Formats: sequence, structure tokens, C-alpha cells
Amino acid sequence: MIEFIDTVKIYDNGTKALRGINLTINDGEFVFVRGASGAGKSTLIKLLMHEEVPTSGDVNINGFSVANMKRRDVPFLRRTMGVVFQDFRLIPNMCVYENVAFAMRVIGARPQDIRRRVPYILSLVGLSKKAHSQPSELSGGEQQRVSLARALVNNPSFLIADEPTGNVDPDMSVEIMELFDEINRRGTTIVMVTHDATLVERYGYHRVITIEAGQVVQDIPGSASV
Ligand SMILES: Nc1ncnc2c1ncn2[C@@H]1O[C@H](COP(=O)(O)OP(=O)(O)OP(=O)(O)O)[C@@H](O)[C@H]1O
Repeated sequence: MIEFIDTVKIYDNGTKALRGINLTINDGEFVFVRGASGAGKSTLIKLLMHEEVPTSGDVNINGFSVANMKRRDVPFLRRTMGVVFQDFRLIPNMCVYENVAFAMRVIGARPQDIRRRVPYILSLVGLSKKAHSQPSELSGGEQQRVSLARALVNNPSFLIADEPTGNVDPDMSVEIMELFDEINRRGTTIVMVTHDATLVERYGYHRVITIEAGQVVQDIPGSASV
């Protein structure tokens, strides 16, 4: 479960990015977070990842308190989440397989687990045939699927996606969204930031939270008919 409790974030230059956010995201939910540029969406994500800490209030993530967390616990928090960015952030000189395997190596996974898990995850995102391609040889949609595979490989309890369809064409966006939906059906909680109103409308059966000037101004619950 993710809980924002009176969460305020004021940056050092005095910008009030979040002005008291109260939100609960339950396990298994799929939540869109939308809002205009500068509304505070990235700040919300940075708090989830402990890249920033709240100025006051707290964020509780699966029992971790972001405000009171010790530095040595941050890697454990990050292992509970997978993150997908708009710009993919793949390692350019590694093939698809290696990009995904690397995410397991850095947390000390055993080689035999890596050999078993990576092909499974690549098949889940439909990229088995591209395992030995370099990122530069892939389309935007394929690169985003690698980034999704990498985010999923350590079996996170939730996925954060920051404009995951921002750099792919509309057909690919639908493909990527179908994958996120499938992953959510398998039980992973998803928090997806997007500007894309068409996408939100199309997948309107998910919860939609709107942020404006650092506050939640609308919270439309999802329907259970997924
Ligand atoms: N490191 C920082 N230092 C100072 N101000 C910041 C910093 N990061 C963000 N801000 C400010 O905080 C506010 C919220 O920014 P944030 O990046 O969270 O918005 P956003 O909704 O993600 O916008 P976008 O859709 O453009 O990415 C903005 O006014 C922004 O200028």
C-alpha cells in the first residue's frame, strides 16, 4: 500500500511543488496521475523513489516511511518498485538480454536465477526474438518494452511509469498500455503519470487522479470491470 499523508514538498528555492497530498493507493490498483506541466507529478514520483524527501508529512510505502528512512534502507525500498521512464534509459552498449539481466545482477541475483528469469520476462513483453539486439536497433515501442522488462524482472510489488508512452507512436502506445494492463491483472500495482488524455479516456476504467498546483483536485475511482 502507498499512502501520502499531508505530504508537502517545498524545494530549496521556495517552490511549493506539493501542498498537502493525502492519497491511499491500495495493492493491485492501476492509477493514472495526470496534471498540467509543473503540477507536481514528477515530484510525487521522486518522493516514491526517495530521490526527494517530503518537507513535511510523509509517504508510507509497504511499511517504509520515506520521511524517516535511513539511507541504508533506501536500496530495500527501491527493490520493491520498478520504474519505467519516458526516455527508456537503457544501457546503449548492452543487448536487450544484458539490459534486463543487469537489473538482476546489481541486486546480487544468482546466475542460474538470471538465466531462468530473463527469458521468461522477455517473452512476457514479446521480445524473445530481440534478446541479442542492441537498443539502437529497436523501435521506440520495443525499447520501452525492454525498459518495462527491466522494471519487472525483480518482481516488484508496484510499478511507477512516468509518461511511458510519451516517446512512442499511437499504435505502440496501445501495445504498451495493453502490457501494463496485463501486468496489473497479474497483481502488480501501477502508478502511471501521463499527459495523454486520449489514453486516460480509453483506459477510463482505471482510477484517475488529477493534480493541480501541488494538490489533488479530482480522484475518480476505477471501475472493477477490468
Ligand atoms: N529540483 C527542483 N528545484 C526547484 N523547483 C523544482 C525542482 N523540481 C521541480 N520544481 C518545481 O516544482 C513544481 C512541480 O514540478 P514537477 O516536476 O513535479 O511537475 P510535473 O507535473 O512533473 O511537470 P511536467 O509535466 O512538466 O514534468 C514546478 O513548479 C517545478 O518548476
